[in-house]
Amino acid sequence: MVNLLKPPSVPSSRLATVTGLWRQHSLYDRRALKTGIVHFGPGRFFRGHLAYIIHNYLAQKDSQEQRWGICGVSLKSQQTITRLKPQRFLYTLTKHSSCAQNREEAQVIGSIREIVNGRDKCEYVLEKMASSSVHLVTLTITQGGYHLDKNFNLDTANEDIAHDLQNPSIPTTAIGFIVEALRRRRDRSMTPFTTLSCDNLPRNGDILQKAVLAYAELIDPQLAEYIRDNATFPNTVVDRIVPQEQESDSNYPNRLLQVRDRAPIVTEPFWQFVVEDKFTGDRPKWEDTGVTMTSDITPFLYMKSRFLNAVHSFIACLAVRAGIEYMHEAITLPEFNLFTRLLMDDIAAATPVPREMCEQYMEQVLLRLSNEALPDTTERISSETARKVGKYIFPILQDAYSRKVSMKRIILPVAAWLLAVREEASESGQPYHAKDTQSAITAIQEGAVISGILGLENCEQTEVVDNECQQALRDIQTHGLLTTLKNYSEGGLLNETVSA
Ligand SMILES: NC(=O)c1ccc[n+]([C@@H]2O[C@H](COP(=O)([O-])OP(=O)(O)OC[C@H]3O[C@@H](n4cnc5c(N)ncnc54)[C@H](O)[C@@H]3O)[C@@H](O)[C@H]2O)c1
Ligand SMILES: O=P(O)(O)OC[C@@H](O)[C@@H](O)[C@H](O)[C@H](O)CO
Repeated sequence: MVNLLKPPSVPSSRLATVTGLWRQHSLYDRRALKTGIVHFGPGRFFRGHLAYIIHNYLAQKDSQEQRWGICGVSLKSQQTITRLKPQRFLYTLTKHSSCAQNREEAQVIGSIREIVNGRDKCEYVLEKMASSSVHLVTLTITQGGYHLDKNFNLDTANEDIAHDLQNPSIPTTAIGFIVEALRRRRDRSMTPFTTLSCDNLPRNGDILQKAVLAYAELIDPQLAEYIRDNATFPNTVVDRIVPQEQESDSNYPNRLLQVRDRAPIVTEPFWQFVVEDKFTGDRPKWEDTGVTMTSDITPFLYMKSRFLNAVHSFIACLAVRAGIEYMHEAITLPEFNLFTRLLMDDIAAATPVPREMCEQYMEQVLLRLSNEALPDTTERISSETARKVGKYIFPILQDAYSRKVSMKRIILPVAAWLLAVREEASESGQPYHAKDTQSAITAIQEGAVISGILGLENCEQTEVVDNECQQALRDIQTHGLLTTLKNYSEGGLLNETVSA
């Protein structure tokens, strides 16, 4: 690892290649690496999280453990392959923090052996997954990649799933690949691999298992039974903020390592990986390198999905209405900061986790979100908000209702987002085009009531949620967003200094 606080600037003609730098400073012998993991969805989060964790693992372990190299599989886009292949799938990762003393630290990540296009190389991928060296199949394919309906069940009407059901031996979806590869392993009397979802879904392993079983059942009920009895899908909690690519990203490897990188990753120093310890076969000794292996992810999931993801969505909803481009800009505004702290208090009161567990976590999240060194766009966080209301916000509303916690502040950001989507603009008229499912956008623009958009029909809470939301909409329209934030913050933390 190279860590240079004030590196000399190097003329661009003298920048080295990432492969050249690796040759000089390699931490392990990549030629000796075996593929132990097949990963679907080699996007930014994967490269900033799992590939980084495995890289550090390989760097720390002896030759025995050099069997956890990764084969990435892309099903949707060729872009990552095009950019990484010329540099042999090596890339730089820069950790950047505005609060730590060592603000910038860059290293070259070597854990990815190859990334292939699963549609072009379907048979190659299936055989890789069925090979004896592979023990793990991991996923970061976004929620869309699971083809779920709003109750998190497999949407068998989805055209990609329908294609795979008709052609199970030449799949196009991750679910189709997993089932076909598990079938091959069963037919060859091999141990099934363990499948780890690393996507932000509530109990991601359970959701994946249910989808896999529903799909397998339609192809071959005996195969479904075999998978149910023999394969495992541990739940995970994953955390590290990896923003969308910024133009300035390549400056970091240029400046810190004097290399030119076509696909750099810039992220925060913090990372968390919590894994339910139920593997069918071999796995890396992850506990040696900071991964939390546990029998129950529940408390970790509560903290992460409520105090980070839901809060992220809440701030983004407010910020897009306020016309704010970056998350740190929003969270450091006094009105946003105070409101967010109070909102976190409400979430803590609604969440069945001891208060003391929440305190430190909440402070840490506020600090992470105010990291101006890591510009994370409100556009990224507010994309697919309709889905996120279902996965992050609705469970909080349900708990708030049953624990008699006021829903007022929890609903306000949703109302702000509805206004931005309905008017396709921020409060001051800047255009805002929601990146969301078209059906949700259409429903909002046609003035559907909030419970309809959130899919809360026939719930006990429907009426309360609708009334609170109507009130919040009126308040924002009458007083403007910032004044409403202040009004909704009255009576709480007023004597405290609001720190950015
Ligand atoms: N970026 C973060 O800060 C972060 C942090 C924690 C978790 N996550 C989770 O990681 C996942 C990926 O996010 P990202 O930031 O890497 O996004 P990304 O857009 O960089 O990567 C997404 C990857 O998924 C693939 N993909 C998209 N739709 C697919 C489909 N229908 N079928 C198969 N593959 C598909 C893309 O080709 C790409 O490889 C998301 O579920 C996200 O919730 C992201
Ligand atoms: O990944 P999503 O789209 O479900 O949620 C957006 C962000 O909250 C999320 O990506 C966080 O940055 C991440 O979960 C931090 O670990």
